[in-house]
Amino acid sequence: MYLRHLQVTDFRSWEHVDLPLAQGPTVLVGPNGQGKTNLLEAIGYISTLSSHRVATDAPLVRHGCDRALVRAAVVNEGRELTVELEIAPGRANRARINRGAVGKPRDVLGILRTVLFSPEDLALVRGDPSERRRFLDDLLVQRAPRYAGVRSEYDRVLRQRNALLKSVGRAGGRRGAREETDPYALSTLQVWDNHLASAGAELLAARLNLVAELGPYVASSYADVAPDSRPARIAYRSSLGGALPEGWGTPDGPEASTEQLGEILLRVLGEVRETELERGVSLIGPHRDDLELMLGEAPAKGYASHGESWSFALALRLASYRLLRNESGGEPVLLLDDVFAELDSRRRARLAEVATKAEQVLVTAAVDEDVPVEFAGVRYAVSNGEVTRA
Ligand SMILES: Nc1ncnc2c1ncn2[C@@H]1O[C@H](COP(=O)(O)OP(=O)(O)OP(=O)(O)O)[C@@H](O)[C@H]1O
Repeated sequence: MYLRHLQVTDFRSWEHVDLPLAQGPTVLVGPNGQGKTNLLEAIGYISTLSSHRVATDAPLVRHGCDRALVRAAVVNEGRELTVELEIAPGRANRARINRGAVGKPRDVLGILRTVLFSPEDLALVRGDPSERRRFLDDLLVQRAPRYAGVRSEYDRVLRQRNALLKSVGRAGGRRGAREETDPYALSTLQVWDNHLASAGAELLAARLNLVAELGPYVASSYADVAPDSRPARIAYRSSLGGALPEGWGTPDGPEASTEQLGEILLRVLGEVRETELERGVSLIGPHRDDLELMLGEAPAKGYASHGESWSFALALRLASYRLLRNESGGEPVLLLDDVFAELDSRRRARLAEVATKAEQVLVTAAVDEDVPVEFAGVRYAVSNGEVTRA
């Protein structure tokens, strides 16, 4: 798959850009702060409906404007689709496909697959578990857009259940609350337990099976970018701990079952009920889990050097790219945002080797010298609010 054309209006620093694109490498070069990343962010947004830099939409709209527009023409196996997204904070965002009827943004998920690697990805290794959960969930959505719905349903149920736990805890004076807790509130809590177990099981099964599939790709991608380092491994750390059957989430283990996970979640929710009532918060479920990144026998977080952390972050993105490329749905577009300056010459060469073989790769850099020579392709200069063919 590739992006044949990108148009953005009032997105970040850009008033308007019209950018024809082609298969193979495209390099965007320009001084700091000229809007290169903003263009990759727009592409990432139309692919995932989220930004790799901010959690809300407001910063994406150009100062002084009330909406931004991103339009992309995507070619997949000879068929072209035009995707259009209107980002209007405070109102509902809107989408159109092939200039048809206005629909929901979620309709565009799955049309453009991307894998973006950027300096922010260091947080995948060094940041909070929420960064790694998001990494897994974003990859799930790229593979199967319906997981966007599963994820938001889980978040909705979790919010409602937490609100209930908080109010029930308060009503019972929090500590040792159970006997004094209103039986009606307890039966309502049971209903939310069922919802949490059902949405949670679906998300958890998908994450476990994804980690099982992704693991070998991460190990080989890490070995590719850092051949002299200790081997890298990933493992899913569930808040359900030993309640999970042996081998789930591992490459050679059995596939995780949603049905069985629903039963396990319900059982463990029963076991932690008292503590949850005391603390007023949901203590188990996918929202408390982590993706453990191991280098040799030590966790990468807290132990890996700066270079090793970078290699691990890069390995996670390359692994995602390879996983998506090897299944149906179209090879993803690779977006490399200002990453070569951070890599030593060997890792640059390794990344260049993979990236130049991609169906389409867009690279940004502040200066030409940061871009490996292998990226001989289309070059654009980005400066003073304009993108010009270099
Ligand atoms: N909502 C917005 N409205 C107007 N300008 C914005 C908005 N958001 C960001 N900017 C501007 O965009 C510029 C940053 O653009 P971007 O991050 O794409 O730069 P870059 O070319 O990738 O730079 P670098 O090489 O430093 O990474 C900054 O000048 C910032 O002030």
